[in-house]
Amino acid sequence: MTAPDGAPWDLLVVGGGTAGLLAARTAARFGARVLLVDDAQPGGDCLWTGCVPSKSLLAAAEVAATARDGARFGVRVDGVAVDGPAVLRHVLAARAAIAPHDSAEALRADGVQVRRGRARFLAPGLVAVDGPDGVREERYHHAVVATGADPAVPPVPGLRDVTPLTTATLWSLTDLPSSVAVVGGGAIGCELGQALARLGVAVTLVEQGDRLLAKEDPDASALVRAALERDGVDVRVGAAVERVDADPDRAGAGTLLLGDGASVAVDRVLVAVGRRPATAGLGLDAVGVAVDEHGHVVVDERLRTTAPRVWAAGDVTGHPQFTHTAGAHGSTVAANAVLGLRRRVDSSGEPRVTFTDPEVAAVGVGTDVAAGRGLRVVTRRHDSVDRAVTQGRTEGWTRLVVDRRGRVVGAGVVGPRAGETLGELSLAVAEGVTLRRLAGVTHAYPTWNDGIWTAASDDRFASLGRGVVARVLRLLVRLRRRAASRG
Ligand SMILES: Cc1cc2nc3c(=O)[nH]c(=O)nc-3n(C[C@H](O)[C@H](O)[C@H](O)COP(=O)(O)OP(=O)(O)OC[C@H]3O[C@@H](n4cnc5c(N)ncnc54)[C@H](O)[C@@H]3O)c2cc1C
Ligand SMILES: NC(=O)c1ccc[n+]([C@@H]2O[C@H](COP(=O)([O-])OP(=O)(O)OC[C@H]3O[C@@H](n4cnc5c(N)ncnc54)[C@H](O)[C@@H]3O)[C@@H](O)[C@H]2O)c1
Repeated sequence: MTAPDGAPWDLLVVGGGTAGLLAARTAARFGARVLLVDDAQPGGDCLWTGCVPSKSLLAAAEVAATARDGARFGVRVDGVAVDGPAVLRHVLAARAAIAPHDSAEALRADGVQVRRGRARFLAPGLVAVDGPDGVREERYHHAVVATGADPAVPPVPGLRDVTPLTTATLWSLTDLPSSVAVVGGGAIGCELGQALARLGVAVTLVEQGDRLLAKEDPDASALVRAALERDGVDVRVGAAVERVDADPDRAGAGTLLLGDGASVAVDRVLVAVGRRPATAGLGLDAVGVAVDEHGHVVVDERLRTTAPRVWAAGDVTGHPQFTHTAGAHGSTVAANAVLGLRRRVDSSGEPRVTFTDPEVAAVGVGTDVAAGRGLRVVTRRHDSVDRAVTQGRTEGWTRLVVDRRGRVVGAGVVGPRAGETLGELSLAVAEGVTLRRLAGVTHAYPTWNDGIWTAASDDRFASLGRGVVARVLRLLVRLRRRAASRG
């Protein structure tokens, strides 16, 4: 396949995940001739193995947990039964409902040509695509490497003998296992560990570090750990898996031997210890695209690789592995490659949400690293946020990181719907909105976002009782009193 007049493609995109889809669609919208190559159905990790199935599973788990928790509100639900195959069908149905938007047909309607196959760079300007119809060569003016990342499997002796599940294979199960050891207490381990436990699976979560969600505020880690334990997850932090002994009679089952001498026997092992950039067999050497010591494609702030006219976007770069980051990369790369713009990406302080219950949401400067940087942290505990009280969910908090000029430069929220609350805070951080301005905006009552307003307005209120402001206010009051008493 070549561009209609036999010329090279303006943009050849390798990988049809979020980064590739956004790059291809944006470039086509600009009027470029675009070919997207993917070795599977377009949609990538987010649609097929990541966000969509995991959030669908979490939704089912939340329903089960809410039903069990009803008695606290005077609503008793007897005999909550989880139908594992039906839960997994719900997950697949959600995926199927979203898939058409990312399909080859939808892409063609948007002006993007699509080829199924594995792409390999042969020389500058030339890619081989190994697809169902054999190997075909494609020429390009600009190319984007958007091949994403794959689950890492640690080299633990015996682990491969139990054919561990990863997020690439979990969704092919037709029923829920009765017990699972989740290895890794990051975003995936915590989200899926909690979901499976709420759905009745006996979950042991093994994290080698000293806390869950190591990238988040330690106070958030503690709340998530407590929540997982309430849901029945057996959390083992500071515990490395030394060896796995496969059960000879049950495929997939085995016993994990931990560094502290403990052993855990389970039906299945789910590995969630991070994701490795997918660059094997891409032929990056042939065009001079360098990768770093972790295998990430090296990019500059404009997403240029070390090779002329080759760009990279999304999880394959060393940037945070989020769908919204991949999407932002995709549109940036399209503008830079096709239009010659000089747009930059900055992933520091990218908004992020871990969809455990409670959710953990953060943006900008970390609430745990602000101290000592001339910043201060304003905290509103949710036991004094009315919405949290009415919902019986007062364990969380809202924190705002404020610089010397009163601007909000970071924020964190832990609680139900924290991800939704983050929208306002992301805008505040991006636009340098001050605490005073936030306090001056009327927030509907009683919403979770009211936590932001009460944090900001309490802080403003406290400042009224200090220093020059306090003296001026007292003077004004005295003057008004005098004026009033004179009639
Ligand atoms: C369980 C889980 C839950 C997640 N939840 C969230 C969440 O809630 N929010 C969030 O923001 N992020 C979440 N993520 C992360 C998110 O899914 C990724 O950051 C995002 O999908 C990355 O997009 P990408 O386009 O860079 O790569 P991918 O989506 O991985 O796309 C890469 C594509 O390239 C194709 N490909 C690879 N090599 C070749 C080749 N040689 N030739 C042709 N095609 C190739 C692949 O088949 C794939 O389609 C989650 C991830 C997981 C695993
Ligand atoms: N809600 C979201 O946005 C969301 C959800 C899921 C995944 N993701 C993305 O996917 C990426 C990958 O997620 P992840 O959870 O696999 O990785 P992660 O890097 O977030 O966490 C991996 C955890 O595994 C631990 N670990 C590593 N090796 C181990 C071992 N041998 N034994 C025990 N523990 C071990 C690490 O200490 C770490 O805490 C995330 O970084 C995130 O960007 C995002």
